[in-house]
Amino acid sequence: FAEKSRRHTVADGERSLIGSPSRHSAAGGDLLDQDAPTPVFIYVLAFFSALGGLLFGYDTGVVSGAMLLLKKEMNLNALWQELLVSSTVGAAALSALGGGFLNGWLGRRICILVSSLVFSIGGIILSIAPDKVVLLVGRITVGLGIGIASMTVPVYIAEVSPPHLRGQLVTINSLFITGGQFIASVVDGAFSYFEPRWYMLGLSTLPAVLQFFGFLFLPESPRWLLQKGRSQEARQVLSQIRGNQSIDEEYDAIRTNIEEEEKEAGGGGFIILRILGHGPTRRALIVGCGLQMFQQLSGINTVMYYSATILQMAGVRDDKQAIWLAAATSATNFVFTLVGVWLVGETLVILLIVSTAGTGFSLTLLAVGFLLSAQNSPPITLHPVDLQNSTCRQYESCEFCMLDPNCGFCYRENGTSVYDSSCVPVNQLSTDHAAWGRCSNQTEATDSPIWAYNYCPTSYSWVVLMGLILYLAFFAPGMGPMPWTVNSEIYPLWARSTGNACSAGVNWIFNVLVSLTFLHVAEFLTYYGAFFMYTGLVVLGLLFVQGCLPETQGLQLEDIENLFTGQLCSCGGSSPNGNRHVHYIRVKGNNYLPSDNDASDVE
Ligand SMILES: O[C@H]1[C@H](O)[C@@H](O)[C@H](O)[C@@H](O)[C@H]1O
Repeated sequence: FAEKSRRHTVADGERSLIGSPSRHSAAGGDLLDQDAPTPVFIYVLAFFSALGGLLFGYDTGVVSGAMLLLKKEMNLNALWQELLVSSTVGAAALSALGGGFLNGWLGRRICILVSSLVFSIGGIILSIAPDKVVLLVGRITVGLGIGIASMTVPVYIAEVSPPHLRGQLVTINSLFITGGQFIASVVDGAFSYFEPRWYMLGLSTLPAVLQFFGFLFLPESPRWLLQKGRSQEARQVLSQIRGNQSIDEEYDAIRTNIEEEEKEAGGGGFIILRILGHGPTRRALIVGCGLQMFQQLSGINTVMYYSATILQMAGVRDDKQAIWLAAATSATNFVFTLVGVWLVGETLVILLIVSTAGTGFSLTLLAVGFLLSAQNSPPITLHPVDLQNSTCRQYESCEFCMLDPNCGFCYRENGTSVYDSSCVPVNQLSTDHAAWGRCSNQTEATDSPIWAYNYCPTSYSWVVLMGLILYLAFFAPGMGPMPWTVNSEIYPLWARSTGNACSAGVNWIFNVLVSLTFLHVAEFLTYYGAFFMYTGLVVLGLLFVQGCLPETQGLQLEDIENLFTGQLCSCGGSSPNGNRHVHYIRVKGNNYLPSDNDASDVE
């Protein structure tokens, strides 16, 4: 029955809607003819919307490489570096939360226009910034743009896409995010040869302007228009984006659903309070926010941000070389997101489970690599007289020296063995040198000692490197894009803006929390402790996905809310044979789980 099921529309309000397992089995089959060619216009819409993802990726990605160069040029101390990095993410958290209201009030299209305008202004400020204060203003401005884009774009794409392409098209936004991060890392590499370097921060103006002008000509989401009672426009847009296909049934289904939803959830009042008071939507919100939280708790942005350090541990000493290798890291993230776009059409839940389990395994490997390095950390053999009486004198091995942000490890090496090693204070103006002594004035001469800040020489770097690559290969197709994709589709229309605002806000808040605390966590727990901790958090994430996430692939947006009518976190248990696809039939607003017996009644 499940395999043969087709969505069947009866009359005004009286419908049978049956979700089916994969894109091959025609969810929405009668509403839209899947065999008809998909109009190119949908791809144009997805492309211009996903430029928002590109800007999100570029602006969050460019800063780590830029900082390596800018800190020298503008004499930035640690506080300023932290401010310039996290102000963008902090501003994104605020504007994502506020974006929910704008999204519901002004519509998706206006919000995308606003975000591209804000991005353009931010980009111009960054390009002409004469000093660090103006740079900070620019970084906050682009952050405001990122927040709105991050919650609006997936919703817009989901609302204009035909059901069988929705997962893939929304995931393209995530592909653009990792693509933006990759372009940023290449730009970082290229700009390390040019001056002045802060232009690289302003380059994002180009796609922002392109998106702004593109969206002047692109339509509003038909679902939002219908919700606002602008039915004529909604009909027009729907026929524009569906090409030659008949839109009557899809139009009716959306309209009836909006009416039913409004009746069920009751109108008026603050939407967030209505969400919290309405069981299925509250459960969807918990699932959406949970996925976003676990995405960030898996430490993706520490891996991205500290990949240069990890690569240094693997033996790369040159700044420029580290920047280029960090580009290879973000290329891995990008390429494997492409795998996600390809696989999302199959089954989202299994993709997410395999991705989360693999991410956990890779984190364990990273932790073991760091543990082996720590256990074999080179001892400190020289204890030069320290006139400043710094904390660095007390350490007996490189491991503890490197975990103290005030100290670095100065050593010589012979093949793989380390000798003449000392732990000395770092130069507060540039972490590239020691404050005094042999490593304070580094020359490129072969016999000059080596200065290691934030890392230790180790022969287990290959374990760490393997962990890093495996981490990205597992994270990028599932845990990276899916929280965004799932959130774009699990809320009923009246709660969609607010639901996405909350979950995007949770993503950004945990992003700030994890990346700002990483070095402190490492100081208390050591690197391997920190990565074991992330492993533990990912295991919790795995239990959450396994227990709470229902399959949404191929369902009409209007049906997905039905998946949350049961108890939270019983979804996994409802399918003992491992088939997690829940098939609902809606008849006059009631939901039934069909069995073989009642299928014939409905058909
Ligand atoms: O989905 C994205 C993506 O995976 C990025 O690589 C990451 O930096 C973001 O924080 C995340 O939200």
